[in-house]
Order: sequence, then C-alpha cells, then structure tokens
Amino acid sequence: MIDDEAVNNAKERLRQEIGDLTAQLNAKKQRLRDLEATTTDVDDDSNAVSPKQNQRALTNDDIARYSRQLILPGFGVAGQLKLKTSSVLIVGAGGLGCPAAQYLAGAGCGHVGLVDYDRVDKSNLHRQTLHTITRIGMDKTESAKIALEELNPHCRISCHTRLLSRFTAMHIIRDYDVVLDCSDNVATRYLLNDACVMLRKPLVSGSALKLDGQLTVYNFGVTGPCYRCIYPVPPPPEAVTNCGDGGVLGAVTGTIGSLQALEAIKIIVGLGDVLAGRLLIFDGSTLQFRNIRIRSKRENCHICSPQPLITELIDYEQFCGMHATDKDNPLQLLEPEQRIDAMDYKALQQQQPAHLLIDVRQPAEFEICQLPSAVNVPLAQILDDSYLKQLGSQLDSKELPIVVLCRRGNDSQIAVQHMRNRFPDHSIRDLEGGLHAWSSQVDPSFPTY
Ligand SMILES: Nc1ncnc2c1ncn2[C@@H]1O[C@H](COP(=O)(O)OP(=O)(O)OP(=O)(O)O)[C@@H](O)[C@H]1O
Ligand SMILES: [Zn+2]
Repeated sequence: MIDDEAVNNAKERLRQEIGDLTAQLNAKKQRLRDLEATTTDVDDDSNAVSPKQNQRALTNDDIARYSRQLILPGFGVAGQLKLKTSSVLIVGAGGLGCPAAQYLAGAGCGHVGLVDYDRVDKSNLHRQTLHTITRIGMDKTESAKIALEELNPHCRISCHTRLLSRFTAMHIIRDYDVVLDCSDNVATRYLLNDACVMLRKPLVSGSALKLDGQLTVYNFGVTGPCYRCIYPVPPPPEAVTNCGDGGVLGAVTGTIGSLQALEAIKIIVGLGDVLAGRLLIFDGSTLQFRNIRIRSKRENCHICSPQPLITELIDYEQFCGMHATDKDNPLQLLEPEQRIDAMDYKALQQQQPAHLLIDVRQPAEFEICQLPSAVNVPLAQILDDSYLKQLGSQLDSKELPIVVLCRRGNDSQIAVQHMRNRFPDHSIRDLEGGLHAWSSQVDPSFPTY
C-alpha cells in the first residue's frame, strides 16, 4: 500500500513537472512567433506580406486551408479576414469549451483565449476532446493550447490559467470581441453575464447535462436580453445538478460546443440570424431541436437596463449560494460524533459484523462499484420516508448500528441528518468522505469515478 502511494505521488509529481515544462515551452514558442512576426516581412508560408498586411490579406496558406469555407456565399474573403482579426474568449476548457475552441481555431479565428483553473483528469477524456491521456494532470488551458496549435499554428492561443472571478473577469474579458460561456456553474454564468454587459460583449452561452443541451446568445444587439433578464434570481442550490453528479454524454457536449463556435463565427462575420432572444433546446434522446422565443430585454433588469442597480461586479458565490468550482467543497452538516472515518469503519466491519451499511447513491452508480455488504437505498427514498417505515420495524427488533455512505460524503450527511430526526436514539453515522475516502485511505484498488 505504501509502495502504491509512493508510486502515485511520483506519478503526480512527474505530471506536474511535465505540465510546468510544457507551459514554459509554449511560452517560449509564443515568444519566438511574436519575434518572427515583428522581424520579418515574409511569413512562414513564404508569402511576401508584411505583418500589418498579414492581418488584412489572405496568404496562400490561408486560401488553401480555409478554401471550403471561403467559397461559401456570404462568407468569402471578407468573412475570413474578419475572423482572422477577431478574438474570442472561451471560459471553461471542458466538455463545451474543447469542441468550441477546436472549430474556432480550425476556422481561422485570429486569437482564442482560454480560461480554466482546472487540470486534466481521466474522467474528462470521454468528452473534453482536446485533452489526451499523456496530458492528465496538466493545466487544461495548456493541454488545449498544445492541441489547438497542432491544428492551426496561425491561431494565437492565450492561456488564462485561473478562476474567473469578480477580481479577474473585467481585466481578461476586455481584450476580446466575443465571449463563450462554456462553464458549468451558476455563479460563473452571472459573473460572465454582468461583466459582458458592462463591457458590451456578446455572450454565447451553452449548457449540457445528461442527454440534453441548451444554447442562446445574450447581450446581442439593441433588444437582445441578458442572462439576468431571463433569470433575475438564481435557482435554489438544491435544484442544480452538475455533470459530475448527473452525468453527460460527450456527443451532447460536442453538439452544443460546436454550435457555440458557429454562433461566434456568425457574430464575427455577420452571417445569418444570431440566436439572440431565442433559446435552442436539444433533446439528445429523441434528437429534437426546439427553438423557443424568450423574452426581450427586461425594462427593469438590474444590470442591462438604462438605470442599472448593479454597477460593479459582486460576490457571485454568495449571491447564488453556490461555489464556482466543483472541487473540494465538502458539505459540513454533521457533528464529528455523527460521522465515522474510513479507517474506523474498516475496524467496525471487523469488530461488529452485525451493522447496516446503506449506500444512498443512484442505482446506476451502485452498479458501477459497491462495498460488499451495502444495501442500495437512493437518497430520494430516504427523504420521502418510504424506506424509513420498513427500517423502523427492522430497528424495533434489534439494535443495529447504521452507517450511511455515498460517493464523496455529501448526500450521506443529508440522509443521516434526516434519519436521525426519525430515530434520535439510534446510532446512525455517515462514512466521512464516502467511497473516495475508502479508496484513498483503505483500499486503493477500489475504483473511483
Ligand atoms: N469561474 C471559472 N473560472 C475558470 N474556469 C471555470 C470556471 N467555472 C468553470 N470553469 C471550468 O469550466 C469547465 C467546465 O467543463 P466541464 O463541466 O465539462 O468539466 P469538469 O468540471 O472537469 O467536469 P466534471 O464535473 O466531470 O469534473 C471546467 O474545466 C471548469 O474548470
Ligand atoms: Zn438584462
């Protein structure tokens, strides 16, 4: 076990070193490209144009590379040149951000900025198509930059490897023409909306969960509503599910991310009808795309009306009652004596084999992996009391200590709190940190997801 831990630590250290070295290498490559652009009149495809002209003319390489879109009516050389001098900021280099960035860089957008604080994880690879197995542990921004530069070295990629917050947002967004919301949380959606309204940037907003997706464009044109016009108040935290908890198919995030790139290209080039004041709803299970009209600007919107109440960015995590990151936000509902840690639970298994272990995850998750003696009772069945009636009669007949577990130890605390109200004299505890803690502290061969 100690050996496994040492090997895992060494692997993690190496991944971090590789990530840091790659970031340094990319910075040097960028510096070299910048120098080459200012010191030579000849670009790397031997087309004799100066850097200034370079921005305003298509090179032979451009013509060959973009030929299939150049011949599109309404796009043409003028459209390609607009793309070449445009800049797009993509917030989130995950399931939506990867395909969006891929199509924007591929289409010849001159400058793509990537914002993400996170690192590549194995569970990202099924949908975050720019990342690879060899780049696990690397900053997502750097990993995406490597893939995008291989695809199109003429697209400048800027990495903003940090959390977009009220302190960093204005400074970063200011330099870009269009912003893509490819994030996965409500706090970031309000932050991006408010910053984009203040800076007058169109915001192409996408979301995907399970087999469903949504897309719309905020702050576009004179009548185009903003996110707050549609959602003046945030949803209650318990009504929000993320991909980590609800699951998502890569082909669904791929669909919505690609459409975000399409809307950004249309905005830049001035092509077609931009999806402002309308919401696209994608149902992957029936493959239906519905396009519904949403309200236009709200006259008394707190941010985009002529007399806004909000004139500077606020604390969005507090406003939404939710974090902007899904990392390390363990719930703290229970007192220490109402919890049992993984090592103590292992000891309890040996000392007191007669106990009840309740796993409150969804059946689909229980099927992936489970502790041998666990019974599966999903959280909903605990909270609606349907299971507790049956448990009550079981508890009347004998004194059974109960341990409740889930994946990371959040839902299990909610379940324990509810059960303790029903059975206050009984020993009911939560397995602290859930199966993740079991895997890291007791049994490294136990799978994590
Ligand atoms: N405020 C923010 N600043 C920077 N990056 C953000 C912010 N909010 C969200 N993100 C990033 O947006 C991306 C959203 O993508 P996605 O939900 O596909 O990935 P994930 O968080 O890795 O998924 P999972 O929930 O499966 O762990 C993530 O990479 C996340 O780090
Ligand atoms: Zn508004």
